[in-house]
Order: sequence, then structure tokens, then C-alpha cells
Amino acid sequence: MISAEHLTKRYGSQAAVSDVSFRCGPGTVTGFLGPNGAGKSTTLRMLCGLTEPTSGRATVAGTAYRDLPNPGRVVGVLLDAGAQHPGRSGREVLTLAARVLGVERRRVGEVLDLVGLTGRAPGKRTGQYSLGMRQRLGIAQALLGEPEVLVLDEPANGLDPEGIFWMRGLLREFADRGGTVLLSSHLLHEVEAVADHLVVIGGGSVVADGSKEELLAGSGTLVRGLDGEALSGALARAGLDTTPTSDGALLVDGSTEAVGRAAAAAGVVLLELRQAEGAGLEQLFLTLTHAGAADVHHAAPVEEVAR
Ligand SMILES: Nc1ncnc2c1ncn2[C@@H]1O[C@H](COP(=O)(O)OP(=O)(O)OP(=O)(O)O)[C@@H](O)[C@H]1O
Repeated sequence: MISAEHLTKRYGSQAAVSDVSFRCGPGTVTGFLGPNGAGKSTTLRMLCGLTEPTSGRATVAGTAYRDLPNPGRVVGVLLDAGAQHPGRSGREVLTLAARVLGVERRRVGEVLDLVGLTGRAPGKRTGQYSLGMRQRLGIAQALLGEPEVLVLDEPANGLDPEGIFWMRGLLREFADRGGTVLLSSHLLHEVEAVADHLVVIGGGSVVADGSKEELLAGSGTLVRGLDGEALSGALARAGLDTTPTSDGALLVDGSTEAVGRAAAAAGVVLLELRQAEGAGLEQLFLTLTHAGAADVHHAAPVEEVAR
């Protein structure tokens, strides 16, 4: 269980984070989304006791991070995979961390296997690791103390497609066993594939908070025509609002039937016509983060689950 309650962080006159509240419950993966500079890292740092909030409070498993007697046994954190000592091997990094956490040494081998750092990789200095290997080591370190909560900042950064697929499975399994996962990412489709809950932040404030299904429900129809201009004109004449997507299709505020009929009436050939889904998250993200904090979008109250 993670809880952020009215978290605010000011640097001088600038508010990096303003009145941010959300909860993440056991058994769920929460995607924490927002454009550059939105306040994601600052929020995660406040959750993990690295940045003191100007006001508000954050707890993990009911306790402020700094008050947890042995935090790594409760919450696994990966905020900056590059922050490893470059002269130590992956195995050394984990062995030292295991000693600090008071976990058995055999756990080091377990987590190395779990993250796929096998063969010669554990013995190599981390300075020679690729970004993907550093991410895997960071995830191994986060898992070392068998925590019930994971807080990960951009964990897919530097992972190849196979690595991203692997990480998705790992996080899903962690949550399915009752764990709580909060992960920030710019990779919207990656988040969409693994998260069941979304918190979107823009300009330092929460602009959407709810289950993925609810936030994406009613996100409209995705349509692509042979003649894009003719299609736009046909939809406008039918009174349907459209927004272009990044890959040249149109997201329409209307049902697939209404869009299909409008196109047919105008004799426009369609190449694609479907419920938005995949495009929905990108559109939601762009719309909400551009709209700013004024219009907070709560799909559903977040369940209060004590842990
Ligand atoms: N130590 C600091 N001093 C002053 N301003 C800061 C500090 N840390 C963050 N900020 C500012 O707070 C805002 C939020 O930054 P933050 O790093 O939390 O955003 P982010 O969503 O994580 O962005 P990114 O995805 O680019 O990492 C930014 O405008 C940033 O410049």
C-alpha cells in the first residue's frame, strides 16, 4: 500500500509538485504518467524519503519511509539505475546490499537469476554494464529484501523489447502475488500493457486517477482513411469531433458505427476502423496533460486497502 496525501514540493517560488494525492493498493500495478518536468521524480523521491515535502505526507505500508526500521524489507526502490558504483561487480553490489538489509546471501543468487543476470554478467564491473543490464541490476536490488511494495522510476529505460516483455511479466507476477507496484514511465504503451491503475500528472498536479479500463472507456473510435482530408471533412459534416493521432489516424469522439456511416455517406474508403483502446492512452495523456490541473479527471475512487 502506498499513499500520497496532499504532497507539495516548492523550490523557491516554483511548485514542482502541488497537492498530489493518490493511493496504490496491493495486487495492483499503478502506472505513473506525465510529460517531462511534470513532477514524477519529485513525487517518487518524496515517497522514498529522499526529498522532504514542503507540505503533505507520504506513507508506504502505513508508515513514512524515513520511519521504516529497515525500509528495503518493505519497499524496493529503483530511482536511478545509473547510480551504481562503477568499480563494483553486480554481485558485489548485491552482496553489500544484502548485508545492509540483513537478508541471507543466497538471496543474491536468486535475484540475479530472477532478473536474468547470469553467466559472466554478475562478475563484471557495473561500469561495463549496458543501460539494460544496469536496469536489471537495479531491479534485482529492489527485489533483494523481498519487499511488498516496488517503486520504480522509468524501469524500462534501456531495455530491449525482450527485456521490456520480461519486466512486464515480472511486475505482473509481483502484483498478482499481492504486491503493490508504482512505476513511472514515458512509455505509454508499455504502461498500458502492464498497469491496472493509472495516475497521470501534469504541471505538478494529478490530472487523472483511476482504473485503466475506466480512464480509457469511451475514448472513442480510431479511424484511418485513404484520403485523410476527405475523411476529416466527412466527420466534421456529421458533427463528430476529431483529433489527429501521432501516426496519422484520427481519434473520433463517437461510436465506430457513427464514424463508419459518416465515411460511407461521403464515399471515403477506410483503411482502419476500431474502438480507440491503444490510441486511447496516448490521447488521454496528451489531452489531460495539456489541459493542465484545472480539470481533474477521477474515474473512480481508489479503493482503500490497508496493508
Ligand atoms: N532540486 C530541484 N531544484 C529546483 N527545481 C527542481 C528540482 N528538482 C526538480 N525541479 C523542478 O521541478 C519540476 C518537476 O521535476 P521532476 O524531475 O519531478 O519531473 P519529472 O516528471 O520527473 O520529469 P522527467 O520525466 O523529465 O524526469 C521541474 O520543473 C524541475 O525543473
